[in-house]
Amino acid sequence: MSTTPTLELKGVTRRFGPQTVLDRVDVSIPSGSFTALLGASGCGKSTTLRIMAGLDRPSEGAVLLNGADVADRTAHERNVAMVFQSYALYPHLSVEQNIALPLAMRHLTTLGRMPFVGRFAPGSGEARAKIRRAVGEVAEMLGLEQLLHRKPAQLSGGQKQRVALGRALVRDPVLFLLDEPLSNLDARLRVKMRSELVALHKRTGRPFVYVTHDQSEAMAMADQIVVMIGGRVAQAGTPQDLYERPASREVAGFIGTNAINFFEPGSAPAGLHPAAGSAVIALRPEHLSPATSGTVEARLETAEYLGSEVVLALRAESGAELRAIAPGNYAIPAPGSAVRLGFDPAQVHVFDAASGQRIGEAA
Ligand SMILES: Nc1ncnc2c1ncn2[C@@H]1O[C@H](COP(=O)(O)OP(=O)(O)OP(=O)(O)O)[C@@H](O)[C@H]1O
Repeated sequence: MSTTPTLELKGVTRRFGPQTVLDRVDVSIPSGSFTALLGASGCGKSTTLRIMAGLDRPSEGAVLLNGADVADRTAHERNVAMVFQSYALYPHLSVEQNIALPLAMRHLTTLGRMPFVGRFAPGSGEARAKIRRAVGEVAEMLGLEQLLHRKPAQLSGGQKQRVALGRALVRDPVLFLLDEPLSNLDARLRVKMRSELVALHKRTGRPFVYVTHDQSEAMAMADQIVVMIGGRVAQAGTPQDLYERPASREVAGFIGTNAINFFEPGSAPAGLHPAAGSAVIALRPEHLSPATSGTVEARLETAEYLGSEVVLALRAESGAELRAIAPGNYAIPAPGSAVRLGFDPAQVHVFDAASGQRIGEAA
């Protein structure tokens, strides 16, 4: 396998007037990887993606595609495909024509692209057959064979998104860039499309860069997550790296389904960590649970029974609020009861109170 990453951003800064939207962003997209660009609204994800695509240019810094500087190459010349949340399908064209469009633009003359006259245009017969074959392959890959003659208005959201993907796939691009492609779909379909996209990524073997503000989507799909905060890369790593060793307090707060417990200096329950007097301590609710021999004591305030687990909201003697998770069969005591909680010291995170950066290893 080649060691040259498919795409690299090196020290990319983008300013719009006085506003610095990207600040010295370094991102490396390994060949064959599935990278999620994850961050809150306005952190610069779409701008990063547009710069990767060649739809926007950095104010400073370099964009390398397979090792070559592509600053002056257009999106078309880079042969990268971009898929947007809005699908961007042509309503008057059929599914087949929508998917075929990038190839038709590339291979046919203007005359050859015209629906009726095109049949008689010189030299277009072979090109047409080639396009039809390529569209057929893509349609099969995406399960669209039965829908090729429909217009976009006759499709569901998930089907439209598949057509938009088909149009990207048919070009056989070197890189796929996807900007929140599932955000217009309902929750169930989104989860289904997640696994379809992962399967598609495996089949193509091409790198995917996927923009999302949904950490669970990034965790479920990506092998590399780049967390962006305020126009900077806060951390890049595997989902496991980010979950187990968040580089900063902000990343710790962003990653994980259950909001992590933070304890400001001096407010952590007794016994949690020796540095708790001067540092910020963090512990995920799923790493804190009722145990008869537990060393943390707190009073139960509320309990949410969710079937497979019970989410407990408690208050420690220090005054700190904390959340813990008990198994679904936990016998929930009355509110106000004292509860002993156990934790694994290896799961405790320590952050510098001033900078928010991670300090050392977990105790
Ligand atoms: N063409 C532009 N001119 C001026 N400011 C812009 C332009 N494009 C983006 N911005 C600003 O840059 C910042 C980052 O925008 P960007 O769209 O990259 O963020 P994002 O993380 O993708 O957000 P969202 O998730 O809401 O799409 C925002 O503050 C936005 O207002």
